[in-house]
Formats: sequence, C-alpha cells, structure tokens
Amino acid sequence: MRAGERHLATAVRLNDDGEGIAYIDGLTVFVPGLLPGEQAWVEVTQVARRYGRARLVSAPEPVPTTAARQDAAEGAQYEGRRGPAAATVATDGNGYAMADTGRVLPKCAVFGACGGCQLQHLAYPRQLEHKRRVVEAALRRIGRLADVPVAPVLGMDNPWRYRNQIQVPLRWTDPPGRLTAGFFAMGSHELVPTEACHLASAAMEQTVRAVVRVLADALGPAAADVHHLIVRESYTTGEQMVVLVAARQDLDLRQVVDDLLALPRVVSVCRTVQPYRTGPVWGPTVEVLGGKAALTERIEGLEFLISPRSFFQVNTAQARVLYAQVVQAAALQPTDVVLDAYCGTGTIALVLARQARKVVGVEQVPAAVADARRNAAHNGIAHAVFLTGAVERILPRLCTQEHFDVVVLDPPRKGCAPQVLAAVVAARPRRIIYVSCNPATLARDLRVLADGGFVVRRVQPVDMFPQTSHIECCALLDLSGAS
Ligand SMILES: C[S@@+](CC[C@H](N)C(=O)[O-])C[C@H]1O[C@@H](n2cnc3c(N)ncnc32)[C@H](O)[C@@H]1O
Repeated sequence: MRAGERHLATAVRLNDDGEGIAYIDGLTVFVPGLLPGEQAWVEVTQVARRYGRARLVSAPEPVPTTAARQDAAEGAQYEGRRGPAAATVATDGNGYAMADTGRVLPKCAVFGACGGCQLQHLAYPRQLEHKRRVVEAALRRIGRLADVPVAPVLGMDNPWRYRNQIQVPLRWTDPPGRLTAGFFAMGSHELVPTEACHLASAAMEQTVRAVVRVLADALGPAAADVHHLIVRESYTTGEQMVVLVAARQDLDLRQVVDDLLALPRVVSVCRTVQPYRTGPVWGPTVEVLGGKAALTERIEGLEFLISPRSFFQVNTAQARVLYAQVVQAAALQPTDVVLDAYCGTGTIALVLARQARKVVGVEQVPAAVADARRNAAHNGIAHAVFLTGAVERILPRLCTQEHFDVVVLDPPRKGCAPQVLAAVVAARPRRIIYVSCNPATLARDLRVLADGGFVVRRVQPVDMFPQTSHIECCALLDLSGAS
C-alpha cells in the first residue's frame, strides 16, 4: 500500500482516539470519521511499518451486517484478538440487515477540521459504551486485569456546553484586515476559523465574539499581537474571566479593559505575555488588568477561588460527579489521615477533609499550592496541609514519616513515577483511590499496585469530556483480604 492510493475500507471498531480502524491488505489503517460497520472510499495519507492512516473521500455508508461481522473477524485475526462483532443490526429501507452504526449529524459546522472533538458523529450512548470498552481493553491488555469490573460510564444528561474554560487562537488575516478567532486543526497550528463551540456556553461564545470586536476596534492591526484569548466561566455564578495572551509586553491593553469589563458576564480581565504563538499558551506570569483576581466556584458545599492559572476540572458538573465517586470510594472514618497526591488547588483534599482527621496535599506548581491553602482558609478548614514539590521527590520520605489510611492519586496523563507507586505500596494504606485521565497509564500503574498486594475492586469511568475521545476514571483499590 502506498500514500495516495484509494481503497474501499470498512471500519470494524474505533481506536482509543475515536478513529475508525479498517484493515487494508492486512495492514491496520486508521480513518478519522469512519464508524464501525461503515464503508467508504478512503485515500491513504501515511504508511508506517505497522499501521497506515487514510482520509475519507466518500460519504460513509452502513454495510450489511454479515460483511461487517466478517471484517471484524478478519481484523481480529490480523491483530491476534478474539474480536467481537463490529455492529448491531438495523434494516435499510428494503428490509436488508444493515449495520446500526450509531451515526448522528455532528452539531458543529467545523467538526472533522477542528481538533477539539473526535466523536460528535457518534450517538452519545454509543460514545459512553465505546469509552467503557477502551477502559476494559486497557485493563486487560496493559494491566492484565481482565477480571476488574468496569462500571458503565457516568454520562451527562446534556453532553454539550459543559466546558468552563476555552482557549481560542486569534489570527490577523490580511487581506481583508480582520482579527479572526477559531480553533487549531488536529495536530497542527493551522487555524480553523469559527466563533462557535458547542462545548462552551452560549455566554462564552458571545464573549469571544465581543472581545474580538473590542480588540479589533481599539487596536486595529496591532490586535495581531494578541494571539490567544482564554475565557473561564464559573458554573456556579456565571461570572467570566478573560485572559488576553499578548506576543509583547509593550502592547497597550489597558485601553480595552473598561470595554471588556462592560461585557455582560466579564468580571476579570488579565494579561499574560507569551512571545511564541504556537508553543505553550501561558507566559511565565499573569497580570490582572482590571476587575476581580479570581472566579468563585462551588462544589460539594465548598467554595473555591480560582485564579487565572489554577487547574480546575474543565467540566464542573461532572467534576461534582467524579468527586462524589472519590468520597464514596474513600469511605473515610473520622480518625483517618488522607494523602492527596497531585492535588492541584486542593479540591479533592478539601472535599475529603470534612470526613477525615487530617489531609495532606502534594503538588508541584507553587501557585496551585497557594490557591489550595487559600481555599482551605476560605472554607475554614484548618486540618489540611499542602506541600510544594514533585510527588516522586516528596512521597518516599513522607510515607515513612506519617501513616496514611487513604491515598488519592490524581496524576497527569503520564501517570505515576515508579518511586511514587513503590512508596504507596510500602505505606500500606487501607485504600487507594486512583483518579486518571489516561486509561493506558492507569492500567499500567494498577498492575504495579496489584503486584504490591492491593486488590483493584472496581473502575468507574466518568464522562468528563463528552464528544471527545478523552476518558476520566476513578479506580478503587484496597489491601488484599481487607473488606
Ligand atoms: C490531573 S491534575 C489533578 C488536580 C486535582 N486533583 C483536581 O482534581 O483538581 C494533576 C496535577 O498534578 C500536578 N503535577 C503534575 N506532575 C506532578 C509531579 N511530578 N509532582 C507533583 N504534582 C504534579 C499538576 O500540576 C496538576 O495540578
């Protein structure tokens, strides 16, 4: 197979990124936009040693189920898997049994071009089932944990407009001399122009449009030096924070502050300076140009102040669901001492603090630790301690100095460093709750903890990121033999 060739491809399942998997000439080929049980003409865009990539060149059509099942079985052979049939059955207008692929019309006009969403074309219940299977497969293949029950994914009643933060790249397009908002295409810094995002609230969309207008009117072509706009919104109060990302420090943004603060929801205007337009968006510092220094959010009866750089789960409604799972899994007793490793701004630690004797949070970003301490004080919680530093550096010693009854791990996508897992295993807490946004590293780390004598009782996925392929999970482990 060569790049540029065209083939008729049938997808047999989705990969972890939500792309269709087809088998062409015995090679696994990833086709974004093709669903299991669908067939389409595709053009090969890349051929590597073990896989290829292709793009759709015709509209996908459901295939007769017998063909879909046959392809699934063949595909399973290529991969040495025992594969399930790809599709359930529906009938076409003539009564033929066709694959029921779950295809729906994407809401967004730029779906497929914008890199933000991968699953808008799949009915939401199917998205949830797909995510549950991804978690199960990771546990089985990577963690050798085939017996661990994976509960149905906890989804949203309305899986749209859930984000409390969006980052919008801005570009000056000349001609016609206009500031244009959009999102980056998948895996590139190419702007896909749009001022709409169905994952953000309608009020955030309005703010994006208004900020672009204000910047263009006030700055003219100099607005080209504002290359990103970040809007954060409190789910609880509806208040918004606008962060302007400028390419240079001497760009005079003070002239737009009053106009921005006059927008209906905007209570805070900030600036960060980042000379590079295509690297990390945030500069080293953030300055509040006008209005409040932080938004307020409420979760589990606690109030959290969120400053511009603070990590906060992007989906507040589902963060509440996730934290309720953590509370339930922790099953705390009033005498318990809890460790919250990778604690961010201390949300989990503070939610658990009400039922524990003491909580200790560890986080490497000093600003996040400052927020965690401030949030503890704001909520009158005196028995929460927050330590600044890398978990892998702090934990090995900390765990020999203090006994933790319950340990919460909520690492970034790369998972926990081996010395963190070793320290937790040696500490023998009664329970471990592992919160993860990456099923592959979750499975890898659960294997280590299981080999260290902990039993993985259950894994509960929570759909924090509907319409995308991202998956959040909460796993519960306890000591072998303990109840
Ligand atoms: C997924 S977030 C979890 C935040 C928090 N538990 C919450 O729910 O809001 C992961 C956090 O780990 C922090 N982090 C990443 N690597 C770290 C490390 N090696 N040591 C300490 N903290 C780390 C990040 O700064 C981030 O705040």
